[in-house]
Amino acid sequence: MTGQSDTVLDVEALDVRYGPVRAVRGISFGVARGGITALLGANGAGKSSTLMAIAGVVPVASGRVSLFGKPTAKTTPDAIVRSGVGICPEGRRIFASLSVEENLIVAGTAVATPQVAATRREEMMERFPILGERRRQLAGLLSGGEQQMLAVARALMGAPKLLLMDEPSLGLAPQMVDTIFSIIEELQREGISILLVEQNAALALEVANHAVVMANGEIAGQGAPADLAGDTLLKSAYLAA
Ligand SMILES: Nc1ncnc2c1ncn2[C@@H]1O[C@H](COP(=O)(O)OP(=O)(O)OP(=O)(O)O)[C@@H](O)[C@H]1O
Repeated sequence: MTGQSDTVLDVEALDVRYGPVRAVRGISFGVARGGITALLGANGAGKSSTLMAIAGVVPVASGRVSLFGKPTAKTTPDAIVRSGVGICPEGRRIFASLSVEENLIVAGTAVATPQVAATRREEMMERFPILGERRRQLAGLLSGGEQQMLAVARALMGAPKLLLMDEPSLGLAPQMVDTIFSIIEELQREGISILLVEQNAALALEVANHAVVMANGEIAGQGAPADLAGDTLLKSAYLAA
């Protein structure tokens, strides 16, 4: 496969284990170039483990992950980020005791020259004006939604081609959830491919062009969002929203 392939991410027969726990069991799916794949399922289904294995943070026990047509075996998490992957982890994981700007400075050091990083920081302040207004405020004082924007801005500092987002709407007020989903759609329009782990299945199915439903570490179903949304059995069993 080459960089011209139709998919930016291919997961094949992936297994993730924590000691004796087989958290992910032989799952296969992909993210199309320029597409949004939604990864859905109940708590504990294995979504975060899948995302973290793709990011190189937890080991792949068996199977294969390929990014931009290349297998990632033995690739370190920072090399995966530098290859064009942005990560918005569950719980945002921003540095609460640093300012908004300092969070972006830290994020930029690993992925860009100082000059490019400074330009991108200013782009982020323009894209998310609230971050511009609060650039010198401690990130820990931002609202949940603003912290999520900062987490997205941080992930964008490396100008990623693929964004891995883990539950970006978790714990946010409804209006802020809409804002975050608008941002997701905007990023896709700009050509960024997205793997979106979400507990808000209804919203995720609206923005995705492919959806994967996980249950007990396996894939319970995958396909076009409209087909999954219409699958009452799958919906009632695995998608609470
Ligand atoms: N570090 C760990 N050590 C042992 N078991 C783990 C670890 N992390 C996750 N697990 C287990 O692996 C399984 C899958 O968890 P995972 O967090 O991937 O699911 P999830 O679908 O993302 O759920 P959530 O929405 O709650 O994050 C669960 O049974 C969980 O208890």
